[in-house]
Amino acid sequence: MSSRADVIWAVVPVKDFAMAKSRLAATLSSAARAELARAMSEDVISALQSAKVAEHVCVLSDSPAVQQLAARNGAVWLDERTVAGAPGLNAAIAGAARVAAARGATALLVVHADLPLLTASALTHVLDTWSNLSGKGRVVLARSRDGGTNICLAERPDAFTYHYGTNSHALHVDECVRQHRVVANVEMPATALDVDTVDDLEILRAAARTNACSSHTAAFLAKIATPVFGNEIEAAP
Ligand SMILES: Nc1nc2c(ncn2[C@@H]2O[C@H](COP(=O)(O)OP(=O)(O)OP(=O)(O)O)[C@@H](O)[C@H]2O)c(=O)[nH]1
Ligand SMILES: O=C(O)[C@H](O)COP(=O)(O)O
Repeated sequence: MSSRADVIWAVVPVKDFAMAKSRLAATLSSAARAELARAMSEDVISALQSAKVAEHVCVLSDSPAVQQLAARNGAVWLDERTVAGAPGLNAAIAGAARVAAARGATALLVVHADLPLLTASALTHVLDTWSNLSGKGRVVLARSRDGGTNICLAERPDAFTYHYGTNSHALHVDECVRQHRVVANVEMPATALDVDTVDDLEILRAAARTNACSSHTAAFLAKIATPVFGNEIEAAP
């Protein structure tokens, strides 16, 4: 568990559902991609709420549809257009870190919205790993299969420089070295799978067969596997 002095805010950045998961465009229709993005976002918010690791679970986006999802799921809405100083994920997260720190957060837990294997116990493990670090400016990272950063828990978040994009995990480790921060990594299937590509989707389908997939995303997978829904959520040609 984290210490009593820690005040952790969780932030889930969520791109507008209509724009999300573009790398799956050859496999899923735009309606299906939007529905997948929505289902995965809902699952991640739910895992964070069940884990009770954060003072606030925030959703960061510029999309009214995502704002509605946040409201329906009891998450705090952070309007990217207000908090971010520039376009893009890094500016949005930096803005959220500034807002959180200004309101008393000592650490920011950034969790991507496309992690359908994420569980409350995996999040607890992230927090435990972080609590067991000693030193100032602790950071815990969860690497994605393709070198991204699916989870980043950073102390003094407004002083950290975020490097989301290609190979961000390696860049975040470098940033920790540059800032003399102590860093640990967690490596678990529950934190490693973000769904970007057809290969990821296949891994997800296999996980769903063993009931390892979170509920909203599992329901989506069941739906696209059922012919009756073929006209509504069809594979892209
Ligand atoms: N708020 C916000 N979230 C973003 C932005 N870009 C990406 N994200 C979120 O960051 C996380 C990782 O994004 P990606 O893996 O690139 O997901 P994606 O953009 O839906 O996928 P692609 O379109 O295939 O690149 C997901 O939670 C996205 O919703 C952004 O500009 N603003
Ligand atoms: O750095 C990251 O984690 C990216 O924003 C997302 O990267 P990926 O979706 O390609 O893993």
